[in-house]
Amino acid sequence: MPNLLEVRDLSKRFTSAGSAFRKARSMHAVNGVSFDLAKGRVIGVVGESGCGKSTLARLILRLIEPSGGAVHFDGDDLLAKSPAQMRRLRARMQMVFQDPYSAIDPRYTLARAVAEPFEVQGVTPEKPMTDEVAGLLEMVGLNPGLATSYPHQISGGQKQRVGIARALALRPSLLVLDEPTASLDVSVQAQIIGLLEDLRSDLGLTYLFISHDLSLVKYFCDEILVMYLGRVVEALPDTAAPARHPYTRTLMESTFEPDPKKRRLIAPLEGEVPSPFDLPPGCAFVDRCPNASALCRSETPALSTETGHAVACHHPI
Ligand SMILES: Nc1ncnc2c1ncn2[C@@H]1O[C@H](COP(=O)(O)OP(=O)(O)OP(=O)(O)O)[C@@H](O)[C@H]1O
Repeated sequence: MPNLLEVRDLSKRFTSAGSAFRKARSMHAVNGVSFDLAKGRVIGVVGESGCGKSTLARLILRLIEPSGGAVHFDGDDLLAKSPAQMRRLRARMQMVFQDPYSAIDPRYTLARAVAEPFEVQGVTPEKPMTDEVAGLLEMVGLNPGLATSYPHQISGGQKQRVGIARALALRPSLLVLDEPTASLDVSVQAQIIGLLEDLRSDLGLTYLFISHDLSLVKYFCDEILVMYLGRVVEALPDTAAPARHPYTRTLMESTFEPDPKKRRLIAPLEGEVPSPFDLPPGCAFVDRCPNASALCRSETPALSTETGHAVACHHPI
């Protein structure tokens, strides 16, 4: 399959304002990230809180401007597009957020919430709007009779279904799913994951799936990118591939507990995560790594891609 998305050396630097007592500081939230996503595939991005997953998602949709790098979507160089061209392209690349409460205006009926993308983009749907809305609600497993309800009248899981219906309204080919089930109860999570699986096969969608839950990513995705402090430290070409980076291995070992309520989400790792404003030279994982050597403290390991299974480690497993 051809690539729908090609991301090259994508970076984002944030600078905190200085004060009389502290100098301005800057950090790389995303640092030199590259990957391809083929049409119809699902790539998972996993890592601890603050590793740059959401920033990566926002950069890809150009909701924020990168400090460097390139993003090609279906052959289009996104960074060369004007704001108007970008707005039109965004109809084909939509995002589903973790918090369905903030994604829907509480004053809107569900019909209006689902119809809003057509208004924003100035697109006239093929069918009359009420039929279009009913079709979208049905597509996400909701009774079209709910169209006149308000968000406070439905459950969290139903709200996330509405969020997905909105994202699908303009028939996108790429969905960026940013922790779409993290705020839901476990049983509802499973239903939403099932819905996303059905939609993927029915509509031929391509997903970028962001999560801190490696066992969920292993279940749902075809390939996995593991991020640590802004960088991809391992790119697993399939979910059965054994971890080669010590960080990925620890994540895998820490998520074997089948009951997600008992599962510690990520990593009983020893050692401190270094401040992203003050990264040590060499590998950022060095102080938490059982395999660290002097080389790891002096040279940042590059992401080697010799085998198609890329790992950024001087001493991979
Ligand atoms: N607008 C911003 N200004 C300054 N720093 C930011 C901004 N957005 C994110 N950051 C910083 O960038 C880093 C990466 O944040 P990001 O939200 O992308 O991580 P994440 O992996 O998605 O975390 P989480 O799972 O908690 O959402 C963090 O250190 C965060 O504090």
